[in-house]
Amino acid sequence: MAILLGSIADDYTGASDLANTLTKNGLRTVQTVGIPDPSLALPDVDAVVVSLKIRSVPAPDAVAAATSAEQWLRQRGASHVFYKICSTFDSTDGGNIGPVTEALRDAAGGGIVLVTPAFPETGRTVYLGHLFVGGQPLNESPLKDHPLNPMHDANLVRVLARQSHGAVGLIDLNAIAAGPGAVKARLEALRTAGVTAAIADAIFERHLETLGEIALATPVSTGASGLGLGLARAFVRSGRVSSGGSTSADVIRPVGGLSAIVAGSCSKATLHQLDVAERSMPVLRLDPEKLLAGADEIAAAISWAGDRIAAGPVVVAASAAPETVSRLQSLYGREASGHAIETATSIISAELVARGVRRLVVAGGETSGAAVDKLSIPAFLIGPEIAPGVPVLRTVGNAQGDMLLALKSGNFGGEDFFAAALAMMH
Ligand SMILES: Nc1ncnc2c1ncn2[C@@H]1O[C@H](COP(=O)(O)OP(=O)(O)O)[C@@H](O)[C@H]1O
Ligand SMILES: O=C(O)[C@@H](O)C(=O)COP(=O)(O)O
Repeated sequence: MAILLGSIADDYTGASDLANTLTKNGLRTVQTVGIPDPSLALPDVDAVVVSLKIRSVPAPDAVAAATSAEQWLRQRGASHVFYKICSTFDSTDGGNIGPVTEALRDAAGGGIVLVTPAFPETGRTVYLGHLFVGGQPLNESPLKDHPLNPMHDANLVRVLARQSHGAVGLIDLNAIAAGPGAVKARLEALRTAGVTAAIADAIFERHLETLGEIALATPVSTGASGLGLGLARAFVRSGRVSSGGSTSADVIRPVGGLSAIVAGSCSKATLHQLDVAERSMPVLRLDPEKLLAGADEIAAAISWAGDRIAAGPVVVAASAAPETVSRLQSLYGREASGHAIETATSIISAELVARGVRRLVVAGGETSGAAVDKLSIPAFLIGPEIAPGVPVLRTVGNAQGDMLLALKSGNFGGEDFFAAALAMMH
């Protein structure tokens, strides 16, 4: 299997978001969970998205995992390696976007890396290096309250510089609107001045097409699904992409079994989606304090679900509003609370699968990573889109048999996302 585009995603929902974008824009794509075991039979594809859970781990660990994935992708023919980060630039000042981008750059022999989290389809735009989420600057958006990486600065040149050794520059909208020649010239001028990463403005998809074309002529780029769209379209225009492969209909062939939803995202969007789901299905709100105090909250949740699940889908949620999250974190610490709750939701997911769930929706990036790891799912094929950034996934090589999953980024999906997802999974 020789691939064209190699991608490394810093979390699993982000990986499925990118895989969805690449598929929609003409690349046959598979999403692997980590570097796949050599014995795993993967389909013939143009792009592989390696899902890693490295958004919130120490930088040296993130760099080690990403560089191993890069080597694996290059050995399989990838001429460009794309580091998929969150469209809201989720990271801390000690975080990993800078270190991983620099490590991938070094592995590719230096140069300058184009970076943009713009994803206009979901309202993420970048202007003069400032990230907007819908109509709000990043630091005024709900991301200011993220449980693991609250975002307090919308100026991405500054944010990335704080995480980087090298200098960070800006390719502004004037250059991008002037077309590929102007972007190339600006990138070259920054490179000559010693800049090693450049945040690129982008508001409309046509800007990402321009950026994709320029990025493709370099070995590495960093961004969200918007730049993925640009890269995919540039590959298709280059005439190097084959056609055919599995169709959406193949991917969502019915798997039967029971269905469930597990949520650990505390985003405003997920909290509202849970309120809406409560009108049509049983929802169990876990008590995170009991979970952390080591009480039998997990066993109680499994028993609650076991009593109801034969009659229809159930929802188990740890998700809570920012005030409740802050209170828990002040008692147990930010990382310890997040990790303990991820462990709990992953155990609950696995127990539900052991009881016959074959259609599973997980809300939250870290939450999804923990659940998919616990289930030991090796890879996914990409099915139709439920909402922008969230496709139906079909497992590949799964020990429990074929399952359909949806891994929802906390911020994505309309208010009826959960019912809409289950309606596409049979
Ligand atoms: N009630 C809660 N209090 C504190 N942290 C929580 C609570 N519920 C979930 N979490 C943690 O918050 C984090 C949410 O991150 P994630 O799953 O990536 O969601 P998102 O996609 O919204 O970023 C996870 O680490 C999860 O375990
Ligand atoms: O780019 C995005 O916004 C998503 O693909 C993504 O990475 C979301 O992360 P989570 O909100 O942590 O799921």
